[in-house]
Amino acid sequence: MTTPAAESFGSRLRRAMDERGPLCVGIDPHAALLADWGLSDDIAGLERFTRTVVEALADRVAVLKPQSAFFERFGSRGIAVLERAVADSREAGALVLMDAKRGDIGSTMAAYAATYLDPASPLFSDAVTVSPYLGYGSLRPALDLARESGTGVFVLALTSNPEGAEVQHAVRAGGASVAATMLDHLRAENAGENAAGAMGSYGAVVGATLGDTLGAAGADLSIGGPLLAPGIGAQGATAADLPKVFGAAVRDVVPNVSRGVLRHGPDAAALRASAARFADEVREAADAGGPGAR
Ligand SMILES: O=C(O)c1cc(=O)[nH]c(=O)n1[C@@H]1O[C@H](COP(=O)(O)O)[C@@H](O)[C@H]1O
Repeated sequence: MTTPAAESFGSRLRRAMDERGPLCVGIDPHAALLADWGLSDDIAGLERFTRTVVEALADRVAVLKPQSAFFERFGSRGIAVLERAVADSREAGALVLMDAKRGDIGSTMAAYAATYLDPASPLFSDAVTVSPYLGYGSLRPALDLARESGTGVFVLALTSNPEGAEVQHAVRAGGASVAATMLDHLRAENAGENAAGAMGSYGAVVGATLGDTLGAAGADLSIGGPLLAPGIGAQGATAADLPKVFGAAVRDVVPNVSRGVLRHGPDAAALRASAARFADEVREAADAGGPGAR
């Protein structure tokens, strides 16, 4: 990849949030959902489920987040369905955040980065989720390729599951928690784009389920980039929790709902109505966060 992108992911995301409402809907074809939709747990069921979600939502939600594992479990034919979903969603105007949660030593990370963030790849997406367990610096190839290709990277910081605290709240020599350290790295990464007046392209994943436990991690959420907030719906959080969890950063939050929307399928109108309800609730919650929060 040699041609620099015309526009950064952060500014494309901000526009999509403003125009379509700040909602990310997950494409998570759980076996149980396929069954609920009357579909078989095979490649035909996967394809029908995925096509239904993309056709119902890609022309209206800001972000679609396919969860790669649900496609990988069907092997190469599952990946082919994923490729098609990415291309069709982008074509219809949704930004695609590939939920792959990759993380490896830098030289291997470069291959993961090429898979999702190089425009020449069949899985080219607008952004990807990554895990910093091998150290933030190991993510450098993805961070650099994102800058070059106008894509984004979301780093797991404070995940929505209760087990995450064992690692993420751990305190480093010097006193900062691991999560706070990741947020500090992201703030530095976004500084250039922020100085140019744009939201940064480097996001953090911070669960909407965390209630007031964020204080325990000493987390400063003002990273100048987006905050992906999974946990609304099936994991028990609601849009009304967002101002409490995120404070002034609520305007940079992109809440994710997967099963909470998907359970309304396969009827396309019901999927759309559910996504619209969540988008309204989230917008109201963000507005309640007060002005100047950006
Ligand atoms: O990175 C993620 O998307 C993610 C991070 C996290 O901390 N918690 C979390 O639930 N997720 C993903 O967000 C989605 C949540 O799905 P629902 O619980 O069905 O809304 C799943 O695809 C998870 O893999």
